[in-house]
Amino acid sequence: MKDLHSSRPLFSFGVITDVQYADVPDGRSFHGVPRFYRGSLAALNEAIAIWNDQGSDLSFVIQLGDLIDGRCPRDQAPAAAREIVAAFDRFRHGHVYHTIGNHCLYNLSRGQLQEILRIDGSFYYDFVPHPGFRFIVLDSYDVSVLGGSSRDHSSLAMALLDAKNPNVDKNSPLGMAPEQQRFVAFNGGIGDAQLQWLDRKLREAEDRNERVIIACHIPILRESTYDDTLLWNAEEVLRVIHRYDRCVVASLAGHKHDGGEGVDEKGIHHRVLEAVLECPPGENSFGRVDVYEDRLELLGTGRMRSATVFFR
Ligand SMILES: Nc1ccn([C@@H]2O[C@H](COP(=O)(O)OP(=O)(O)OC[C@H](O)CO)[C@@H](O)[C@H]2O)c(=O)n1
Repeated sequence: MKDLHSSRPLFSFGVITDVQYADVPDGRSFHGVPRFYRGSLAALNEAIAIWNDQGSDLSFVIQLGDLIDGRCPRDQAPAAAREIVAAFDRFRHGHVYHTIGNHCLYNLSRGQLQEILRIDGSFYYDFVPHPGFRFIVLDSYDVSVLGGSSRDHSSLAMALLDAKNPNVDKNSPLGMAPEQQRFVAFNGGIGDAQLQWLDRKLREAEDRNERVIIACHIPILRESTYDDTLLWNAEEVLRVIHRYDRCVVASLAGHKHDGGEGVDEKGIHHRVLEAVLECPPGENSFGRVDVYEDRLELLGTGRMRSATVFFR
């Protein structure tokens, strides 16, 4: 039995997902789950204040996507996104890393998001927060009908949805076989250039003996999520990751609001984090991850479940 309290963390970071802020009255998801569009900003502010109180050993925050909700009127979307970024800017101890989600793209273009989120270049990128640890942030709407990363990718996504989803409403997985249900308009996929980049980054990480954590809005392991909230080319992405299974330790995702988890055949832990949006007033969902030599410890607040992942 390993001693969980044997050492101090090497570094720590904050996690939060699916804030989906909009200055509109409360509503419900397609499945009838209550959503608190205004309350999510208050919840984010509370998370930032608590992270700030935890001191400078919390060195950055990563949000897993869907900063604003598609119900935010289009003409108000830039201001709503700026309000959320201003809230994140109040985090005092380091950088805030953003992951792109479907709701980010309903009323904002990629260009607007780059400007507002201060993302210089691509929505997939990597960073090294501590020697020996690398984060790889993926763009799971690279190939999507919501605003793919190029015209070709948007056309490819439309063709894919037409071929795979027989429903008139392409958001609907109704009547589709379980393994096909991921082919709905609110999901997307990773394009070839991004896959090649991922392979290069993982090879580099392996050569440097780094441990890698992957961040992606849409879950990449089927067992960690519902059939209709899975990355279109999840298996293809896993094949790349599995070539480097000695260095990849975990993936973090959002999108499936009630959270989930699973361990793949190589022992990599895939965690889906619980959404802020569906927390009623007074509740919250955010976490702090302490990274040790031998493990990650997620200390969840509110709806976010805590977990410990030992490195293999
Ligand atoms: N079965 C469904 C599910 C959703 N829709 C419509 O699709 C749009 C996006 O759905 P939404 O639930 O807002 O997307 P999230 O990213 O918040 O969550 C993803 C998963 O749904 C979580 O479980 C919206 O217009 C829905 O009405 C649909 O038509 N059919």
